[in-house]
Amino acid sequence: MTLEQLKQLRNEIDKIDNEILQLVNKRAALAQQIGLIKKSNIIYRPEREAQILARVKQDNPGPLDNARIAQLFTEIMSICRALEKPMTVACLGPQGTFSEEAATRRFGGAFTTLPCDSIDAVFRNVESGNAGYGVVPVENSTEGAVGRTLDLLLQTSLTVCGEIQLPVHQSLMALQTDLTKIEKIYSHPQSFAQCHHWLQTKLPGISNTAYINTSSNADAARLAAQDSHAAAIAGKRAADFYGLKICAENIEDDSKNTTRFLVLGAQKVEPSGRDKTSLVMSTGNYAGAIHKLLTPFSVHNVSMTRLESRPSRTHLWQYVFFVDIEGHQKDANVAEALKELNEKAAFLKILGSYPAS
Ligand SMILES: O=C(O)C(=O)C[C@]1(C(=O)O)C=C[C@@H](O)C=C1
Repeated sequence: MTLEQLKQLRNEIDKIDNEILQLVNKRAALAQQIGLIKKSNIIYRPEREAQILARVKQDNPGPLDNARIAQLFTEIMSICRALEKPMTVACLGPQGTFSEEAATRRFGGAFTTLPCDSIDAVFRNVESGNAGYGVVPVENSTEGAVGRTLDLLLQTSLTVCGEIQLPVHQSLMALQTDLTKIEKIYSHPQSFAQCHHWLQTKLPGISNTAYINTSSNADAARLAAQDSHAAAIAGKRAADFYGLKICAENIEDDSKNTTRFLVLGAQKVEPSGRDKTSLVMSTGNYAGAIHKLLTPFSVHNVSMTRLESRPSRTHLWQYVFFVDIEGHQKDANVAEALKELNEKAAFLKILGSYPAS
């Protein structure tokens, strides 16, 4: 390529950048007007954002792939949303947690994080209005359900307004990279469990008592940054935040390790066209009880994507069942199934309908 060609191509990019600049601002001004029309305080409309992302992915001519296009438009909507009204999202802190990464994936970069030291605190901060939304882990592909989140969902007045699936890659990080110098490892119990095999084979010399549980893996990184004989298992983001070096990456036992997060809020989300509904229910202790609860779904052709039992915490050996189904509670077949379920279940709480991720 000649210098002349390079100059010409850059001139074209400059022209396009100017057009993008005008168009992005034009879009932002329109969003600002929408913000003024919205009577309620609720600016974030998950169903509308999901529809926009689905449309741009469908119309995407390339060469940018759909994941990149979704990332770009998530960011554009994020800044437009922030112009309408700034947003605060509560999630497990300190900075650098997978929860924060999940929040960024959904909301883009234009929001303020409210870092919380527990899942309970995330719920409390959204319930009290300190944060507009919260992001909590609900299940992991290796380790299963996050029990505390399920227990709190049972009690909360909040609704589920979204789900985020985040591939979770764990790294071992420390102030230095010599594994023989490591005497203790900090991490969240779920992260230890996800890396069990790697730890047993690569660091067999570390005694059980040298595995120290922390409330989040970012907190593990923070602690490891204070001790040259300590390491942490956490996401790479945490290493950047706390100035740690990566000793080994992708140490999770399953390379497809994924955590599903829920977005909590105080609003009912309208149908997007591709939704899920989460609910929790209970039944009496008699033969065929669960079968009876599940029949309305098959009768009305509603697919169930998840069924999880959890101790009821009110009576010994009694359980509640967390169910995710395909469709929105306003969809005719889902509405019919839920109506019948309501007549059959001893207890039924709809946690929310939201766009499927
Ligand atoms: O359509 C709206 O309701 C808007 O406020 C605009 C917009 C957008 O940028 O497209 C921004 C925030 C909402 O969550 C949804 C979409």
